[in-house]
Amino acid sequence: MAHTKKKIGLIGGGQIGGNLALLAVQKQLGDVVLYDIPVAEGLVKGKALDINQLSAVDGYDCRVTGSTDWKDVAGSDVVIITAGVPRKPGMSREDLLDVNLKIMRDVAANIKQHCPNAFVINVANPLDAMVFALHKIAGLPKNMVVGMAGVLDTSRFKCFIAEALGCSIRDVEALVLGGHGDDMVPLVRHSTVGGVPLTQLIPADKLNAIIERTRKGGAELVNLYKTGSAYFAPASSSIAMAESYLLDRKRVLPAAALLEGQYGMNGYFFGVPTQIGAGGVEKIIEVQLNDAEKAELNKSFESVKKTVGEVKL
Ligand SMILES: NC(=O)C1=CN([C@@H]2O[C@H](COP(=O)(O)OP(=O)(O)OC[C@H]3O[C@@H](n4cnc5c(N)ncnc54)[C@H](O)[C@@H]3O)[C@@H](O)[C@H]2O)C=CC1
Ligand SMILES: O=C([O-])CC(=O)C(=O)O
Repeated sequence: MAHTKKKIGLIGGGQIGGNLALLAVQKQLGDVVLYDIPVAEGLVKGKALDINQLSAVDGYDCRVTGSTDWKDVAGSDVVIITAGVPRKPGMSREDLLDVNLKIMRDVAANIKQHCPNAFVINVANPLDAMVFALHKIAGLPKNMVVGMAGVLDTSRFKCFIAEALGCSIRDVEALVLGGHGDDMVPLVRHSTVGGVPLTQLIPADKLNAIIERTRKGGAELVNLYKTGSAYFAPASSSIAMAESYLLDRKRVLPAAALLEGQYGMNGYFFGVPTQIGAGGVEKIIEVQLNDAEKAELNKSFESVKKTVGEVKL
């Protein structure tokens, strides 16, 4: 019988990679190949076996294969890259550039060779620069390469809003634009709770504290964990993007997409609202911004440009 299940290649079998494999199976998105370098063979084979045994308990028919051979990843419909070092307390994401770029060169070249038709989601940091490098090296069409950050940053923003109001998170609608750094732009004016403008519900000083906490959301986790960074919420956020592609949901999700004139920006991957469906990034949506919001977004863009300027391919 023909193999009709989707195939999901997870590059990096660490903290996020393992959680991605679990979520992909639990959501029955397809069969998973959890790939890592040879020193981590036991890790990916172990995680695969462990998750497959959980599948038996819960009756999931998707399978995980742990592998150190790119041939097993070949032909994946979706590839999610978490291959890369996480930061430790006191480090910025940009401090990871050199070490993670070295890893990305290897990963992107293998994607070019083995998965030229995949929808590829990069998670490794520094996010916006790494997805830029991925696109350049792998030579994939622009609609098939994207970076995950906006879903996570927006999810943090929503979480803090719901906590402040003591309301259901289901009714919080919010958006964070820009690069995945401390000057990302949580858009207060565009956020609502049950249709009510956020600015009407939370006083300005409290809102500013929420914005600040959102911007430093990654570092807050790094300081708690001490040996690495967040992994549960980043895994869920990446799976939301993969699912929208695989099931052609056409969800509107913020993601680092290649800008070609939108927001007056050109040639860089940057966090904006995208529509993700069977065509990959099918649309980039331009939010109407006032002068202050534009200035904040430009500041974030300058930071991304600076880091990308240090990318030597
Ligand atoms: N975009 C975002 O919002 C977020 C990004 N991150 C980033 O994601 C990355 C991964 O984080 P974790 O999973 O916590 O790290 P981790 O250290 O637990 O896992 C990384 C894995 O990558 C593997 N790896 C190294 N070189 C490789 C190669 N050439 N090919 C395949 N695999 C390779 C390592 O062996 C390791 O198992 C980090 O760079 C981190 O900064 C983390 C959280 C959120
Ligand atoms: O902060 C980090 O290093 C990991 C990350 O990108 C996040 O959790 O947002």
